[in-house]
Amino acid sequence: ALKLRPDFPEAKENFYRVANWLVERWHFLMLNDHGRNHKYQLAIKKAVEGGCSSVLDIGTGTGILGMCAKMAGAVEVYACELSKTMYELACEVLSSNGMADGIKILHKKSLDMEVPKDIPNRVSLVVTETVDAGLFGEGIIETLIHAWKNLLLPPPNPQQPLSSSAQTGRVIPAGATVYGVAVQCEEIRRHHRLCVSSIGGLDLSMVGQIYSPVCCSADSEDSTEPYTTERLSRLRGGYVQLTQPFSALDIDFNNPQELEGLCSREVQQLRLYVTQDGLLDALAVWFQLHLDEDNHLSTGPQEETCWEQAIYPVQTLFNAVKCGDEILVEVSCKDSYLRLCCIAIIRDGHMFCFDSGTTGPSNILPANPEAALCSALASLQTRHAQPSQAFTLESSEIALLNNTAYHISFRKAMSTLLASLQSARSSQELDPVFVLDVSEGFSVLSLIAAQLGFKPAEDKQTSNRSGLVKAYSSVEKEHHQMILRLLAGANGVPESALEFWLRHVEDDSAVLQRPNTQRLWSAIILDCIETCGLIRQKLLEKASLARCLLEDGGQIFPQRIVIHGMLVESETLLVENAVQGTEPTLGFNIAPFINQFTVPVHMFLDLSTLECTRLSEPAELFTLDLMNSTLNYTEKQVKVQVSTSGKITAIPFWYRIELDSEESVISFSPGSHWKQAAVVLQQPLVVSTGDWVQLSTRLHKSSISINAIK
Ligand SMILES: CCc1ccncc1CNCCCCSC[C@H]1O[C@@H](n2ccc3c(N)ncnc32)[C@H](O)[C@@H]1O
Repeated sequence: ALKLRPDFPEAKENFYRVANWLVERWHFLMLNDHGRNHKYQLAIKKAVEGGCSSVLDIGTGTGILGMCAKMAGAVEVYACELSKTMYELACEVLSSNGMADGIKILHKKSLDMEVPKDIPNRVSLVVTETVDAGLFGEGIIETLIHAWKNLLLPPPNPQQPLSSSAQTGRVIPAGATVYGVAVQCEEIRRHHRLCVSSIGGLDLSMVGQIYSPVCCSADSEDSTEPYTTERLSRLRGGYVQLTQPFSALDIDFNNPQELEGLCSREVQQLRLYVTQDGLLDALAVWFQLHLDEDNHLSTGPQEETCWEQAIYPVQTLFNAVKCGDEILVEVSCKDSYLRLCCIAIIRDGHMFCFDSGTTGPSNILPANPEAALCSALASLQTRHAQPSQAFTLESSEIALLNNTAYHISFRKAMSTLLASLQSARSSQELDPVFVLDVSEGFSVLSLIAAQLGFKPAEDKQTSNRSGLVKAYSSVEKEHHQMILRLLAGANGVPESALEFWLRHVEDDSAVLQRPNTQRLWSAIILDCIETCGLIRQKLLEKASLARCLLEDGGQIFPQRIVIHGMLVESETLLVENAVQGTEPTLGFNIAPFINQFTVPVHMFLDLSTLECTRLSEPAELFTLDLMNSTLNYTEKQVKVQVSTSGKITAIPFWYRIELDSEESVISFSPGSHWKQAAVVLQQPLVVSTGDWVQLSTRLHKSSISINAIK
């Protein structure tokens, strides 16, 4: 559609979401990483010149490694790629670089390949970079075990060192070493554990523990993924190393027996010496790929490389460590995922075991006064709930709960609304006001509203406000409802004041219906901004539907959203968005093909840690009025003055979310659970201090586009 009508907005907006899905963003990072590409080229060149005449590139992506092998003089070069989009893209790249005849490319997963059906003979070299931040997450172990069995010539036999490379097989990378370090990091903690005991006036201690699905407890059920990924060097507030980096695992990809044995290798226990007091929030893990004896690629946090690290959050409550302690870590490779798990802290010869990742230390080995104190402390924190009680919420839902400022502001705004409704009602009117929360995901806002309805009357004059509010929540998941029921009970809100609304309706707009034939809503709570920093789709449609369902004096929360933005120069946003020319890709012409999949809006950006030069002050770019649609428009021009000379490459943006005329929250603020987004300009705009730049912001179907002209 875009090729036919490039400015067709529906296609454009869908395309951006589709492009993000079809082609992973790390392709741009990888291809722009000249250091990485050059090291692979050197290793491949050395192997081919050393006699590896037939090469298979597994997971070729754009085809760059296969082309290196061809350029190095390999006689037979094959490539396979399981993604259809990447396969078709690689075909275009090969022909554009005159290698369509020299390289046979297959749209296949290597595991489905066999000799002679797919490739005529076994090859002497496999090159691949089918690795993720946790090394094994793209299946490289299974891929190589299969390759050694079916696609590669046998490995060199140490007894016959002289067997030429033409008769033996080998893999680039030759192996990998996995490293880790224990870290304290508040930003990781905020996403994986509840860090507050009350939010917006609700006491949370009743609910037991709440964790993210990322947990590596020894008895991990399959539903959890063992690690998440973060760019440690870009985490808000940074991190503190609590131990020295340690080496967790070594793997030789040229040793089929070792590969076979990896997953059955017994669990390895490491004792990490704590060198710094702090809170043990996670283990951060990275690796070195040994392409060959001389060329290594590291994904470590200290490198200026662009890769993320694997993060294994420590979910236990009792995570204070002191210099001199030792952290007991188990390393295993279960179901071909690399798993690291902190299982205990050793202090003065005593071991405090973390339970299987659900609560604080429960079975503490040899008891001693300090241990007893620790376990008392831990149980203190879970004083009410049955300690075995633990709930799982998405990390974005946990970060939202930890955003106390947002919940406090919401409580104030809701209280103001209830007071105004209360004064407007005749005293004898008894039936409650209806509040509906249609937030996506887990939300306690409905409960905050319900609790306000049961606040004991502040002063004797006003009638007891008990039962003023009847709150409805559209949370659907069973455990979400369980948490809300527990919280209602613990916060004096009778079950009758909170109802679950229209579960499992076909589309999320259908939950917007009147509470009953006689009544309308006094407040409807909408979820406007996605965690990634974009406006939620169909927001304006939902708001206009919601407005029709409000009774007089009723309100939508939030009332207004003001988009703020600023001019920045950021090389980082460029390299994460498009391949810059042919230089980084070893002179191969790849950019025009992969750049078809660039998306002008970069999301999940943490603007507080983005390396960039700010070229202007923040400016208000656009306003969305959810209460009064007549004030809305689809395009707005704003003039912004350049405060520092430079090259505008992107316009990051965020939101002031106005709950009412007094209360608002900013989506770009320290405690915020929202990330920011940025429009990346097609052509950087060179500007000088004092210049005026006109920004025209368009909002079409929740998709923001911003053009800058001098
Ligand atoms: C320093 C490396 C690094 C470190 C940390 N984070 C990222 C990186 C960068 N590498 C990311 C590659 C990750 C994706 S793998 C690349 C391409 O290969 C394809 N594939 C994967 C397996 C597979 C197979 N068995 N048979 C055929 N094709 C296969 C995928 O469809 C993808 O297009």
